[in-house]
Amino acid sequence: MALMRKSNTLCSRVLKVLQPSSSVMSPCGAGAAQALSGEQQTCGWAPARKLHSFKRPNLHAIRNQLARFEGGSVELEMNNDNGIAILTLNNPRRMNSMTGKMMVDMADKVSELEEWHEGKALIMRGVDGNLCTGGDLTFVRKALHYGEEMAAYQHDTLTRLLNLPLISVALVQGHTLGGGAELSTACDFRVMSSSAKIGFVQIKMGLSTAWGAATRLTRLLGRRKAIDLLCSAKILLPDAALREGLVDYVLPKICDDELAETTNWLLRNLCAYDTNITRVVKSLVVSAELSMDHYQALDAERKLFGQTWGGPVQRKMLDANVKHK
Ligand SMILES: CC[C@H](C(=O)O)C(=O)SCCNC(=O)CCNC(=O)[C@H](O)C(C)(C)COP(=O)(O)OP(=O)(O)OC[C@H]1O[C@@H](n2cnc3c(N)ncnc32)[C@H](O)[C@@H]1OP(=O)(O)O
Repeated sequence: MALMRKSNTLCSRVLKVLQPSSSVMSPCGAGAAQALSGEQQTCGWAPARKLHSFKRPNLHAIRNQLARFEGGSVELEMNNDNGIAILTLNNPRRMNSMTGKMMVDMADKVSELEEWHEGKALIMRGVDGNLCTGGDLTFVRKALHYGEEMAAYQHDTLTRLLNLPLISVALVQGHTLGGGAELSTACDFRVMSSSAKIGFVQIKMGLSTAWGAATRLTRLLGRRKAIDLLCSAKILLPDAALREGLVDYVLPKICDDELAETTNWLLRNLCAYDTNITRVVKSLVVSAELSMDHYQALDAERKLFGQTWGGPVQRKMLDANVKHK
């Protein structure tokens, strides 16, 4: 017990230290200025990392390593008619938890979306009415030596996802836990099924956040709520998630097709106007909000996460086969 208390203290201290300095509003990036001038009217976007000359780490070796952890897939459908893409996590036997191979799939699909100039929105969801229950624990147990590298890879993918010139929505269904809850924070909005649950349970697993949620939640909800959600491991039902501001819309209790209803919500509220202008507006917000301290905060989150990954408490909780009911 003393060991658990000591390591849980470490996790709480790690989560607290991740509060970023007040984010300095960065000047409008070159890409956004060009988009305004109309030079890029067709595309209206420059990769956000280029706006701030952020150099991507060399992820090739990590990609090859992660691809070896097989299981599941991530699929992408891009609809040029309504401009909405659907990114689907497909690992139903394991409630769409993510294997290494699925992380590589997701990175490749985000790269495809970066080159999709006809789109204006993206919905991320899981098959069989479940978004994602975090890291696939079979993968996790085999990758205990590989935490910081896996985190670096996911940080790159999810930051690129968040920065896409597409209005992004996570469809929160079923059990959305741990890394699954983190995935949802890499979208602009979260739409939640009336029967879903969402919780950042990492600290219960002896971990801090692996996929960037401490950095994103602090910006999304502020310091106090970020610490509350990350250090309590509370699992929120829809009303509480809406009240906390973690989700933006709760679907009707009677809903035959939650994906169709989410699509309609998007089209009614955020995608009612010209595609290119919608892309430019999203790019301007990315350019205004994103600054080097975002990347530095992610860097700190990855390094601190690496101190918890493979630690005694995580190993103990994996052996205990904890269920987050
Ligand atoms: C890197 C990110 C970070 C990390 O992994 O370190 C995290 O994401 S921490 C959080 C990791 N996720 C979990 O700890 C979830 C564990 N699973 C559960 O708590 C339960 O399965 C629950 C509450 C999601 C659903 O419970 P329920 O009783 O409704 O169903 P089952 O438990 O029988 O689950 C059905 C089936 O799915 C398998 N499953 C569920 N989640 C995972 C997962 N994350 N990895 C692998 N497999 C998962 C579960 O084992 C069952 O399969 P079966 O073959 O019948 O055992």
